[in-house]
Amino acid sequence: MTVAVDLRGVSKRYPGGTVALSGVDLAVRPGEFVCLVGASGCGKSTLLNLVAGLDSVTDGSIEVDGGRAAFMFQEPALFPWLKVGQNVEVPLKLRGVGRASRRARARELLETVRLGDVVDKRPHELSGGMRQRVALARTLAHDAGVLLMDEPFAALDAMTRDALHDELERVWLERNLTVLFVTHNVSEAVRLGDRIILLASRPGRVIEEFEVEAPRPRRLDSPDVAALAGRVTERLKEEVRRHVG
Ligand SMILES: Nc1ncnc2c1ncn2[C@@H]1O[C@H](COP(=O)(O)OP(=O)(O)OP(=O)(O)O)[C@@H](O)[C@H]1O
Repeated sequence: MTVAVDLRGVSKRYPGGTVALSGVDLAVRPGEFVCLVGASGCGKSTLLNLVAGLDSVTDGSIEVDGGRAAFMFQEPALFPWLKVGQNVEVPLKLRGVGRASRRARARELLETVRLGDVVDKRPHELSGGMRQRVALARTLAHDAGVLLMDEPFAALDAMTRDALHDELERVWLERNLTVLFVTHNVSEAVRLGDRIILLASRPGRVIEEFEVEAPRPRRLDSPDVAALAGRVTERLKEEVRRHVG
């Protein structure tokens, strides 16, 4: 398969009649980092949920290389009564991995996100940024080649978010992952994405794509990033005005 995630003519109508997506075609290449941006309510989360298999399409088809994807949300959603290492072990336990290998693997994944020294702590002892890194390690424990991320850094302060961008970019490159990343933050999309997909609402559909050519690693405040973020934002505003007007 030369496509990691393949959406063809995907439409989603919710019971009650809202058409959240209409005729969405999107082919994500293996190893590609694709960011989805668009105004509130344009169907970004719906699209990720469909790719994750949490909900089913009304029309069209979705194929995911390897058959499944791992999901990471805005809230880390760690189990507070479990230690950090045990939280990362959860997906491994569900797959029936034995105790000793589970432990070793959880530690290795925590080391990947530079948290090898907090294996035995509880989530409440960590900062928000650290908790989100634990959530990333737990997502990696699913061993899926495709990562779906729904505004994973939206609740973090700017400096922590910056550090997490570096962290995610490193892990993505090291592990050759394919990422589909939803964000409201256009600069974040330009900082991280190989490609930005702009969605419009009512019904949600793809209206434009932007290739991000700036070399990595990018800085949020670099002129290249700011220039493209400006273009994407302009296009987004046009679309919002079209709806209001
Ligand atoms: N379970 C549901 N039942 C009915 N309508 C829904 C459901 N989930 C989402 N919708 C509607 O579908 C549309 C798309 O919602 P979705 O959450 O996918 O958008 P979004 O782009 O992720 O929004 P935001 O950026 O605000 O998170 C919205 O009009 C929303 O009200």
